[in-house]
Amino acid sequence: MTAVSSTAPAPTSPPNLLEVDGLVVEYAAKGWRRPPFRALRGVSLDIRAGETVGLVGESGSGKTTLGRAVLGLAPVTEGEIRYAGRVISALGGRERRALSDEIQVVFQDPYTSLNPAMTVGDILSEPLLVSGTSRADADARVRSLLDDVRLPADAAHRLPREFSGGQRQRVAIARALCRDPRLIVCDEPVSALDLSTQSRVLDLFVEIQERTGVAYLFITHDLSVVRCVSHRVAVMYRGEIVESGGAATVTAQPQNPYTRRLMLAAPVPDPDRQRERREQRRSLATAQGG
Ligand SMILES: Nc1ncnc2c1ncn2[C@@H]1O[C@H](COP(=O)(O)OP(=O)(O)OP(=O)(O)O)[C@@H](O)[C@H]1O
Repeated sequence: MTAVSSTAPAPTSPPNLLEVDGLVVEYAAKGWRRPPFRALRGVSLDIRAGETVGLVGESGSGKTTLGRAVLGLAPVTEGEIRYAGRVISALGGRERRALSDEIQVVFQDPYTSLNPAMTVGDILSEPLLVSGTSRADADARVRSLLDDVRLPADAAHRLPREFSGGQRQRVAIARALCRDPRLIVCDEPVSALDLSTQSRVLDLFVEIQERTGVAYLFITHDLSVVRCVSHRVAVMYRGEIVESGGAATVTAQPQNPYTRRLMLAAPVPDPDRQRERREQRRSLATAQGG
């Protein structure tokens, strides 16, 4: 197992915002006397303030489970999660909810993550009003959030179903930004979008980070996406991080055989190169006996 951390951070490196240390998550198995299923097997990872760590791996490798554990939504069996130096993996309901200002989430599916019965203005102002912001200040904040995600001011009066998928994801991002979080868990946030919309939404994530200094745990199965947004990348395989490092290094010179297979599995537009990669994939699988 490899921890996603540099052994000797440069003196100018910002401090770690999130530290995941030896995390084990087990899910209860269905069926009498069956042992629990271990979805995470001692995962360690850190994210600095303002940084994007991309989490890649095939379906079922444990990416979402790790994101859910950071959000306090998955059962932590062993290990620890620290946020800004404070252990958060053992926090109870109210204390944990108080952290939702600081740690937010953007899910894959903008169609189901927004309340279909509420206008975009209400979706964005609700968390502000709940925390005591005045109506006038909340309305001003909604206008500024819509501007931040490049949506027109009149979007506030419309329902989510009146928007395209990309626009809805912009609303979901604005919702996540409402209370100025320092960390956003992005779980496959562009997978449901077509390619050109994907790249515009990815640009928006980067632009927001440059402006606000928010950090992202960016979960995706798509290597081109992870390359495009991440500073560092961690590769998950069967509940463990098998490789990690700078995004350019891990994606260009993967060291772990599983990472190499994952890279070769990504389609490329050139048919000759695609054929070549298919051959490389086959010989790697034969060499690994699978
Ligand atoms: N609530 C649950 N109860 C039992 N098992 C679960 C639960 N959630 C996830 N798992 C199992 O844990 C493993 C990891 O799932 P997880 O969703 O974290 O993987 P993933 O890498 O995010 O996959 P995908 O890319 O398909 O979303 C899988 O084998 C999954 O079946």
